[in-house]
Amino acid sequence: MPDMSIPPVTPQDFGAEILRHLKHSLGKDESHAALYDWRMSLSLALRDRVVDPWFESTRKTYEARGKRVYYLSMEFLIGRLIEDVAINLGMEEVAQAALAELGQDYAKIVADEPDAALGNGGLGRLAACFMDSLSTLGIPAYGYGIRYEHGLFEQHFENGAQMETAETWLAQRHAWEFERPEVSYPIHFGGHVDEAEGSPVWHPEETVMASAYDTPVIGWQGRWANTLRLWSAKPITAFDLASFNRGDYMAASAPEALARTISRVLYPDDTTKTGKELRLKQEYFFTSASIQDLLRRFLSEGGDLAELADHVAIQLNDTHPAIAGPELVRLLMDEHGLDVARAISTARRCLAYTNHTLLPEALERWPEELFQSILPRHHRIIQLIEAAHLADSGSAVRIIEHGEVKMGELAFVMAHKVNGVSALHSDLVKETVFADLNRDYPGRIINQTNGITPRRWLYSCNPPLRALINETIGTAWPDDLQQLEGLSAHAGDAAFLDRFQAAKDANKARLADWLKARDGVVLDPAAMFDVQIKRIHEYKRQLMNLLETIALWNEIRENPNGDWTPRVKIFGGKAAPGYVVAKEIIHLINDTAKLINADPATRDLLQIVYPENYNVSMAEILIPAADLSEQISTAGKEASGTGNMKFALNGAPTIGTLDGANVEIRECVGAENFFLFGLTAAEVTARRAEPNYARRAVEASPRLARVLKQIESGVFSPSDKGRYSGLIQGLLDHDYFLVTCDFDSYFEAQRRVDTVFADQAAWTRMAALNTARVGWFSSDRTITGYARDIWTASSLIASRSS
Ligand SMILES: CCc1ccc([C@H](C)CC(=O)N[C@@H]2O[C@H](CO)[C@@H](O)[C@H](O)[C@H]2O)cc1
Repeated sequence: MPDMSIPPVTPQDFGAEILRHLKHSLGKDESHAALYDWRMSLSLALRDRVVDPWFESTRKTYEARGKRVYYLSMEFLIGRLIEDVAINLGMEEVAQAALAELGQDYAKIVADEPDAALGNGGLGRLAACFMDSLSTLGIPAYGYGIRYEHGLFEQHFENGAQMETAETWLAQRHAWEFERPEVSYPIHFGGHVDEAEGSPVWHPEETVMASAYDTPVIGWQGRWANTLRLWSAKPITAFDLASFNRGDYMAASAPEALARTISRVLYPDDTTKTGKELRLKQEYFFTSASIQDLLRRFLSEGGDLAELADHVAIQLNDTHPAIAGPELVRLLMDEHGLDVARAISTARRCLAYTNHTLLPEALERWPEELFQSILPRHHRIIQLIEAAHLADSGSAVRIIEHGEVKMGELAFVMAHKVNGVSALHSDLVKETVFADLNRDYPGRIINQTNGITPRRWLYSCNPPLRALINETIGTAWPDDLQQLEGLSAHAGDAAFLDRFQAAKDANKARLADWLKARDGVVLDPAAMFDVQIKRIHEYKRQLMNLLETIALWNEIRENPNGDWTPRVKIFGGKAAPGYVVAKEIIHLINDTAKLINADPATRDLLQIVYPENYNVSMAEILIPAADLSEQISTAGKEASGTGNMKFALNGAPTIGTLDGANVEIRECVGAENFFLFGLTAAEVTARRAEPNYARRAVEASPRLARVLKQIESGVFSPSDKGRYSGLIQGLLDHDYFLVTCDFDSYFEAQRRVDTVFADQAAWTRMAALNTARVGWFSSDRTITGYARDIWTASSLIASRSS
């Protein structure tokens, strides 16, 4: 085991610490303790062991007077924390043993923790993985975000249709945070700007307080801990006593209710800008609090604003915090007296922006009127920024245009570096959304291919594979993931492959038990677990996966004695509540599952499973159990993907297109260990230009035509025959994501999968080579890239030669 800066503790001693919290923090004795009490006591006992390295890291950072990284994100999709903290402290076994001695089941307690679901999908989870890597690498950093009272909605199905209910992670105490009432800042909205006396004065109409809650983020081996600071909205005046005394109770609590609205709930859209005023207020709320906080810290350490960029690196996680540019310029000008040019250049040297999507509907553009009414001073400052940009660069690209404030252009102009999240995506960013700005600011756009933390996404979620890897190549791989390459040498060794397959089978059995217990669903662990888990979106093409499934069903029924590979199609994912087509796709998957799973002729060969409420914790059970990873987006649409990395790391080969990071995964694992299909991004553009490409594709594929007919005619919705006619017509009229054009290629690729899967040794070898060759996709490598190419920040963990 690695050398721990954390003093080792015996299970007995740690058990005593848990009991101390049960008694003194929960006020319970063992005989009356509920699962919640044990979970709280365990969490607090683990948290106690994070505080010293946390203080130590803060002290070292202060003394080093070096650079801090500030990661601004509207989303942090954290999931559960007990396992994560126990593993990073090297205390998983100790905790398990301590609880066992107290007659408690560690796994049961871990499963009782609600997910911190403060994010929608890829962008939010990436932020959480990055926080783990920043701490593991010992890079001084703060994550800044919003402490939503309600995270991403709970999904449940009623007759196969998605229903949403409010998520309630804070219904119980959140053990990992420290409230910081003393750290709070006024956040202003609306009103007007008085330009009379030379320097403009903003007279806001509304003000709320942003109050901090800190969660320590401990890294691998407990060597370093950074802070995740989440802001909660509080009223200036909590309670309007006068209204209360007048008996107007609503008015009395209005200030509280109004203020809290700002941090009340996460917007559940992950690709479509809402344009809602509250969303803009949320974005400004947390960004302003964060900028005020980092400036106060810098100045309190005696910093000179001229050197701000030598001590502060601010990373914008997409355009959601893009107001950070104008806000920093506002404070540097209006509160610290810098002239506009120096304020802009100082700010730009601090700021960098990551783009996570090319989808036009996801690029934030605020109606200028709305923007000006909420942020009148910032509107003025953006005009100044635009003027300087046009003058200095000779560019013709406007930030404010056609009555809209374009947040992508604003973030680009105010950043010294802009990056995409995979090699293909970064090229497409240069060639499409920012082609003009790329010409005007050559070299500003770079690539930083995404990554995932191997602590959560292998070490923690896959104990059987972890054990095999430890025995095969030693235990240093969790923070040096490219050591996994050492496994390749064993990929021809039958004994190793048997153990590798045994690990996979153990995870498949665990999933089968979990699904049986939770949903009463019985899985055949010998079947291929074919998994597509991600947000529901047309570009991710869950529909194409389902069409292939129905085509397979048809083929099996026509040839029941064929040597079919038994398959379980597992879907997981939420649709944004307002995304009608995505919700129709969910309904169709569930309707199809109902019919096919009940078909006596095929049910031993084909099953469709769609567990409700996919989230981070469910991914940690599904991914280790997967045989096949579905990464089938229309080429050019998935900026990177990160699920693709998690599956490959856990020994699940990919069936996929040349899209996002699939391209780099295929390069790493070898084309022979990847099931490629479909049009390339360039071919997609070309095909889209052809007339009736969808109808012609269907005419050319009787297999597809039949499936579409079945759906359209109500085979899967006998009680509502026309339920999907609109969906199918839409596909024939404007199949924007080329489901029809890639269908045959996808179907053939799936048959290639069948063939290889039937040869167990060949399949397991392919699976093992995937695990061995994706070490590069560690978020430690990604963060090292950001630190080298964007932040020029360095680790403060002396021993590490990062
Ligand atoms: C304004 C509404 C909104 C909210 C979130 C977003 C995100 C950018 C969507 C997102 O999560 N993008 C995903 O980011 C991942 C991390 O980089 C990538 O791996 C995924 O490919 C990308 O879809 C766009 C628009």
